[in-house]
Amino acid sequence: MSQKGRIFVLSAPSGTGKSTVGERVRQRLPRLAYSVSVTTRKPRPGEEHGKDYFFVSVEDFKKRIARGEMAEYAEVYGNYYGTSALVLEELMDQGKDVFLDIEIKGAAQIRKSIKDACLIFLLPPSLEELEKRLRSRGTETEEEIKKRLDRVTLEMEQAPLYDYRVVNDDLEKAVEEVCEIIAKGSLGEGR
Ligand SMILES: Nc1nc2c(ncn2[C@@H]2O[C@H](COP(=O)(O)OP(=O)(O)O)[C@@H](O)[C@H]2O)c(=O)[nH]1
Ligand SMILES: Nc1ncnc2c1ncn2[C@@H]1O[C@H](COP(=O)(O)OP(=O)(O)O)[C@@H](O)[C@H]1O
Repeated sequence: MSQKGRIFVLSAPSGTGKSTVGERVRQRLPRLAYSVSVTTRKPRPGEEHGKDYFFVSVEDFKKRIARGEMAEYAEVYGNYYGTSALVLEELMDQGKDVFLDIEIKGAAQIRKSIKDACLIFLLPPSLEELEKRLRSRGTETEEEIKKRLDRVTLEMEQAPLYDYRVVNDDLEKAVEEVCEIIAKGSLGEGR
C-alpha cells in the first residue's frame, strides 16, 4: 500500500490574509491537494460552488453531520463550516498531501483525530493592520466585520498550540515560509 499523504492545516483570525496566502501556496505547490470545505454561508461575489466551497443549506449540513460524513466542523459567525471526510480520505488514499484552510475549533478536531497533522498559524502584523485588511477587503457588512473582530482574541490565544507560527506582514515572505514548512514536512507523492 502506498504511503498516505500528510495533512497541513492553516488557521488565522479572519482578515489576516489566510485565503490570499493559501491560494499562493497552492499555486507554488501544485501537488498539494486542497480540500474544498462545505459551508452554509452564502457565496460572496465571484465565489464558485465546488471551487471555493460547497455551498449547502443548514438542513443539508446537519444531515451530513448525522451521517458521520464530516471529518471536522464548526459553527463560526453564525454559519457551519466543515471538511468532508469522504473528500479528505480520497485525497489521502491517493498519497497526496492535503491543505486545509480551517478555523481553530476544526483544527483542534483534526489534531485529535490525525496525530501527525502539521498545524500552521498565520498571524497578522498587528490588530490594527488586521482590522484594516478586513475592512479593505470590502466583502462584509459592518455587522459581519464585528462578528469577525469579536473572535480575534479567542483565535490568537490558540497560536501557541500550533506547530508553526508565521507572521503575514510581507505577503511574499509569508508565502515562502509556509511553503518551506510544507516542503520540509511533506510525506506525499512527488516530495
Ligand atoms: N472548521 C472549519 N473551518 C473552516 C472550514 N472552511 C473554512 N473555515 C474557516 O471558517 C472561517 C470563515 O471563513 P470565511 O467565511 O470564508 O471568511 P473569512 O475568514 O472572513 O475569509 C475561516 O477561518 C475559515 O478558515 C472548514 O471546513 N472547517
Ligand atoms: N501581506 C499582506 N499585506 C497586505 N494586505 C494583505 C496581505 N495579505 C492579505 N492582504 C489583504 O487583506 C485582505 C484579507 O485577506 P484574506 O486573504 O481575505 O483574509 P482571510 O482569508 O484571512 O480572512 C484582502 O483584501 C487581502 O488582499
